[in-house]
Amino acid sequence: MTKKYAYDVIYIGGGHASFDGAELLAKTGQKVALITDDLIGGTCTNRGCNAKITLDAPVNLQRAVNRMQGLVHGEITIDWPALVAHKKEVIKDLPQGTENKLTNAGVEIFRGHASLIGPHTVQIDGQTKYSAEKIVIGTGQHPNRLQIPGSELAHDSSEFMDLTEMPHNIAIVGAGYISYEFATIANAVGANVTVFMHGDQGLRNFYQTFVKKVTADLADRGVKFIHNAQVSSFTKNGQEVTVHYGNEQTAEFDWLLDATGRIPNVNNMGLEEVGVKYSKRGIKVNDYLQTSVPSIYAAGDVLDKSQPKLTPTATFESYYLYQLFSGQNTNTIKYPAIPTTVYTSPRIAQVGVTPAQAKQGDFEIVENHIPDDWYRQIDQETIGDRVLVFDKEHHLIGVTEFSDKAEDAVNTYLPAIVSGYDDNDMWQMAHIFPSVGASAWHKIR
Ligand SMILES: Cc1cc2nc3c(=O)[nH]c(=O)nc-3n(C[C@H](O)[C@H](O)[C@H](O)COP(=O)(O)OP(=O)(O)OC[C@H]3O[C@@H](n4cnc5c(N)ncnc54)[C@H](O)[C@@H]3O)c2cc1C
Ligand SMILES: NC(=O)c1ccc[n+]([C@@H]2O[C@H](COP(=O)([O-])OP(=O)(O)OC[C@H]3O[C@@H](n4cnc5c(N)ncnc54)[C@H](O)[C@@H]3O)[C@@H](O)[C@H]2O)c1
Repeated sequence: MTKKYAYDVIYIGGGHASFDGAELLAKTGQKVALITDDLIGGTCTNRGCNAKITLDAPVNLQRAVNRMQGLVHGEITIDWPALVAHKKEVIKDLPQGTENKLTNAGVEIFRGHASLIGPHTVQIDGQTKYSAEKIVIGTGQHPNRLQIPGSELAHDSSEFMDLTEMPHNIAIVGAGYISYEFATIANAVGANVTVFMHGDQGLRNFYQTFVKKVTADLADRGVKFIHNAQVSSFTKNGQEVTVHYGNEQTAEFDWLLDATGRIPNVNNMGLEEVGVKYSKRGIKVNDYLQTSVPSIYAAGDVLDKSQPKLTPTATFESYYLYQLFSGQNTNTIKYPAIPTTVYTSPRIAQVGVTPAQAKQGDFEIVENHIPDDWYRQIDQETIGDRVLVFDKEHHLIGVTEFSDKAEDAVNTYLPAIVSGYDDNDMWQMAHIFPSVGASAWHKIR
């Protein structure tokens, strides 16, 4: 019997929201296509997570060497041009690697800007049309641009990660993930960094007790934080750029980073014409990730949902759609606790019930001071704390930590949180000893 549509599923976008599920679905024998106007891998691979963490590695090393002075001798400096070249080398083959996996699985890849011209039809660059029984929109987000005079003088996170020389004086507007992570990197490389904050809280979705400690640590290392800055314009002053803020105050910089958030990619793709509803936060979906047009689904950063806009969320949603489309799961999506880390040095990582939420309810809260842990004394960690949240039956339901190894510690707790381990289950986890994981688990059994 001939099929009504050329494809079973067409994915729009080549990031985690699309490629993780597209490969698996094609392996089940379904006819799958993926359309992207960018490198395969999207933001995370090419100008997000992978790129950023490569730039962060020597920063973390520098921090460890600084605190171990006396055991080791000599400071280390970071060669920024060499580091940027290294970052390019590390990530350059990733898009082709993912593309090979997709094509080997049978996914057909098309290049260009996709737009919807019907509930089952996609057009590429206003020309070739392809039809599918189902369409998945995984178009992600792009950087916000401040709506103030001179906003064109500011740069975005991608431009930061491609800088061939580190500027002497950098201004960062915003106090979220990108601001804190890139302030950490630029400061370690030797730049003077000033962060212009919208209000008086950084990293609003993280535990403020820990955020204040990380902010104070960055300030000790020379990063300047201007609270309630009310940035009103940027003007060019020879080679420099002037930031106008507050009550007619000004400051001069070599380079400006606009880190004021990201905006869903919903424009110029026929959403209104076809009837896909969206808000300024993104595309609206039901609990099957289905949009207001039943044949069209959406996943990842482009969604208007309360889940954090992160790679683990995009991957989980992509996997859910693979299972839904292949008939392995007919239920609504049930999100696990999504972990997240802000890669400052030390980092802040969290998963599940936060300390602030726990203090509102009837939970057991256990606090660990990281430098008290012999394992963390090995490389002389001097700051860091952890909050563990348990329910009445002593199931671990949340962890927040700031420390040099917070992302690894929080990752090691994930099975307990996601699978609802009881005390016996926890004892079944015989961790490699000594390790970050063993040291973290020792605190909960
Ligand atoms: C600097 C930075 C650092 C980050 N660090 C982390 C981190 O450490 N950990 C973490 O979990 N998350 C991190 N993130 C967030 C993470 O990158 C995103 O959550 C993730 O990439 C979302 O995947 P996605 O597939 O939804 O979107 P994307 O990866 O953005 O992919 C969408 C793709 O669709 C393409 N596209 C858009 N419109 C069209 C169209 N009409 N036709 C064809 N193609 C289209 C886009 O060009 C893009 O390639 C970071 C983000 C940034 C910016
Ligand atoms: N480690 C990670 O997982 C990681 C790292 C980087 C980015 N990301 C993802 O990328 C997204 C974008 O990062 P981001 O840091 O740009 O966004 P963000 O939402 O984390 O922070 C935006 C910041 O800009 C401020 N702001 C907003 N409007 C402003 C204005 N008009 N003037 C001054 N400040 C203003 C906000 O108060 C906030 O501090 C994140 O939300 C996250 O989803 C994740």
